[in-house]
Amino acid sequence: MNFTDILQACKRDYVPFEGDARPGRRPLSLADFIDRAAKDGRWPVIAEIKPASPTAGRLRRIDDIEPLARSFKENGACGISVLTEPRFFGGSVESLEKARCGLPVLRKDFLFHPAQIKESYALGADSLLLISSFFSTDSLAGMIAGSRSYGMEPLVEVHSEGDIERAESAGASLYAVNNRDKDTLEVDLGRTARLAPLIDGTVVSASGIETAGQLAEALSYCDAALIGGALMRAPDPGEALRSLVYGRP
Ligand SMILES: O=P(O)(O)OC[C@@H](O)[C@@H](O)c1c[nH]c2ccccc12
Repeated sequence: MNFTDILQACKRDYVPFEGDARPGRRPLSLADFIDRAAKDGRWPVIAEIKPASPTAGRLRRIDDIEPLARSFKENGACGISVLTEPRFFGGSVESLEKARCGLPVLRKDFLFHPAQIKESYALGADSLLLISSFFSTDSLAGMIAGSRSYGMEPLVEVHSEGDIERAESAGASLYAVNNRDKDTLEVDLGRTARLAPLIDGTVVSASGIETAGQLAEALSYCDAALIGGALMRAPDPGEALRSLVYGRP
């Protein structure tokens, strides 16, 4: 099981969205909330709601998204990432709306189709993940422009120097360096140290960050960190977030 397998499964299961985009909502800017956190002395952390993952299996039984999102807000998160992929991550698209609590909500999924941009907006997302290696430069540029036409700045995920080049040519401005290898699913936090300095834009380090020390290390190269598993496994996710956001190792 790797990113290619998951993408294939998502393509197989894809059902075109037929709902209404309900224009009028102005998405919140993740980059602005990252800046704001840094300015008032919080470590900028995007807290992720992820019931399961292919590597960990079931992480947490989440009966109610709303109080979890609220506790992430109260405990200093600068954004909420919500897994919407159902089969491998136990997510649901309905979770996006439930996670809205005044922080930008990022749709985390294996998106590939231009129609999924309007769908993400309609479902309440403020931003959406685009995995650079899934696209050609032209199709990525189209996905980025499409997202911006709804006021959403996409988070473009990179795993390699080639991904960075493609993302830059496509006009990305908000990046995630994923520390998890998309073929082996193994985590290497050294990837952030290698790739983040090559990127011109706002950079988020994603995956495998568990401790205050690892967070501080990631933030010495990046503007923000995205943390899922460590929060989902904690007895009290809000408390675990708080000690990362306000703790200084
Ligand atoms: O749970 P972790 O190791 O803190 O990782 C969070 C996040 O980086 C991870 O969920 C993720 C990063 N990129 C993705 C793409 C699709 C699904 C999930 C992801």
